Amino acid sequence: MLPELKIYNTLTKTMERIQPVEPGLLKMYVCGPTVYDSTHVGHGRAYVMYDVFKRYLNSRGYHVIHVMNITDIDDKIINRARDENRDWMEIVETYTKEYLEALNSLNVQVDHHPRVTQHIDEIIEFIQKLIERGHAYVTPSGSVYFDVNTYEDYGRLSGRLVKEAWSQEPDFLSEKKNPYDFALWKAAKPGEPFWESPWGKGRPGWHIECSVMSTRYLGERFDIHGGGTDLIFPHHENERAQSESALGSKPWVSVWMHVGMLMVGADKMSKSLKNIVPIKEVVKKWGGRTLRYWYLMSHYRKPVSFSEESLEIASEQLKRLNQVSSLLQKLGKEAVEPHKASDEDLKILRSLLKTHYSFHAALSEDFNTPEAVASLNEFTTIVFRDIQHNPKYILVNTAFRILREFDNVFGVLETPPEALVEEDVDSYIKILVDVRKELRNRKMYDLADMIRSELGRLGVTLSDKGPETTWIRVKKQALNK
Ligand SMILES: Nc1ncnc2c1ncn2[C@@H]1O[C@H](COP(=O)(O)OP(=O)(O)OP(=O)(O)O)[C@@H](O)[C@H]1O
Ligand SMILES: [Zn+2]
Repeated sequence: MLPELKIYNTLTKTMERIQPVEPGLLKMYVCGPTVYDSTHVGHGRAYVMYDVFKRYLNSRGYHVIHVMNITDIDDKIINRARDENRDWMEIVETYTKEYLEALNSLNVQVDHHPRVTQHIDEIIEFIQKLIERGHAYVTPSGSVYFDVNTYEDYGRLSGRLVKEAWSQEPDFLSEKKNPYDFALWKAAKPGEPFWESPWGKGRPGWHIECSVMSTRYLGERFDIHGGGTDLIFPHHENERAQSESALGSKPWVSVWMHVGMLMVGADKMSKSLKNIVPIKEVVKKWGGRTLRYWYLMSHYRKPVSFSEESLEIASEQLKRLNQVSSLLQKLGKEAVEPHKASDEDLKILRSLLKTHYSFHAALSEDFNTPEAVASLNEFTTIVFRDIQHNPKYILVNTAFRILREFDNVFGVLETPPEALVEEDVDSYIKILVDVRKELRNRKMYDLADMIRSELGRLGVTLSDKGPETTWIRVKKQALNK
């Protein structure tokens, strides 16, 4: 049996079991980029972490819908356009393209990328609902603000429980009821891009877009909301206040999951601080898969610093992993089918299965990728040290299957191992069943149980009657998950 899946929830500050709102389906929304400058390795950390987390959820049998927004209208974009004397749409186009290329080079796949400018009508509707429910007010200039005093749980997500800690954008203080109220709709100043609204010409504030687009694509309650820790306050605090107030769904989100910052000295890497390393530069030198692997070497919640030395280590480890993959492909063609597994074979089999289990144990407990990477390194050592010179069918095939499962989650190999063909699967199952029988005869029950779990993952159900075992395979599609 695989360990129970748990993840740290920023809201409750505890580890929580994943319990989807709709059984079997997990809905995840992650805050994406404001596209006014190059995508940097700090952003990449957040993108890769959620991608790998999604793949892990997939490997545990969940379907996942992964939505990440693109902020294509914002003060930062307007200011950049003004500074460079360019059209704001051109800025958006340039950096959206770069962002999508960065995702591609990092092997990150997102199901849907909604853009703010394509959801203005829904945003206006959402704001209207907030006004009707008494949570927002319109000012004479034509802006709309959220009235923070109307949401009693404000501050709990970020742990900022006193009003003095609720600083928002400093602009337009004079027209707000309270300094901590935040803009839902901003009246356009001369020369700024605008959309028509019931309150006059203007554009959405930053926070409202995520409430609207996540709800539109994932429903009024969903499972995971992510982004970097830099977004906990005010962005996520505000999103939560708006959504729970407008929708009345409490909790709006089950788990708030945040990725720690990639730092440069004491500062976060950030476009605004101008200390960025663009992903495209790192990819050019090291390759996207190496950068992806590098991210996985640190725990997603901890801050991390970027260094060429640590990339060198990532590159070396990944090289070995790619070598293991090619070696197993080659050994798969030559592996010898034993009539009986020797004690030595069983020892190797046990250590292989242990790496498989520890990989899952690590990822199940708050998505601990560095420990999972350690299991992967142990796996690599076993293949080179023990299987390379003893390519027994059961060992090669078990290793092959495990590596395939590892990479379905990590997505780092240049050439992922191919699936086993059906005839191979059947003979592999027969051998596992025979070996398990032999182990039970010898009263080696723990290894026999490990094999039972492996067989379970292949869709095989065993039934032991005395010394005899019969089996049926029920779910062929589970094979290479
Ligand atoms: N240094 C970083 N480390 C980890 N994640 C980050 C970092 N900077 C931003 N992110 C995350 O990347 C995603 C996109 O960030 P976004 O484009 O909003 O950053 P920004 O605040 O506009 O720009 P910047 O912070 O670079 O000035 C968000 O989920 C954000 O939390
Ligand atoms: Zn957001």
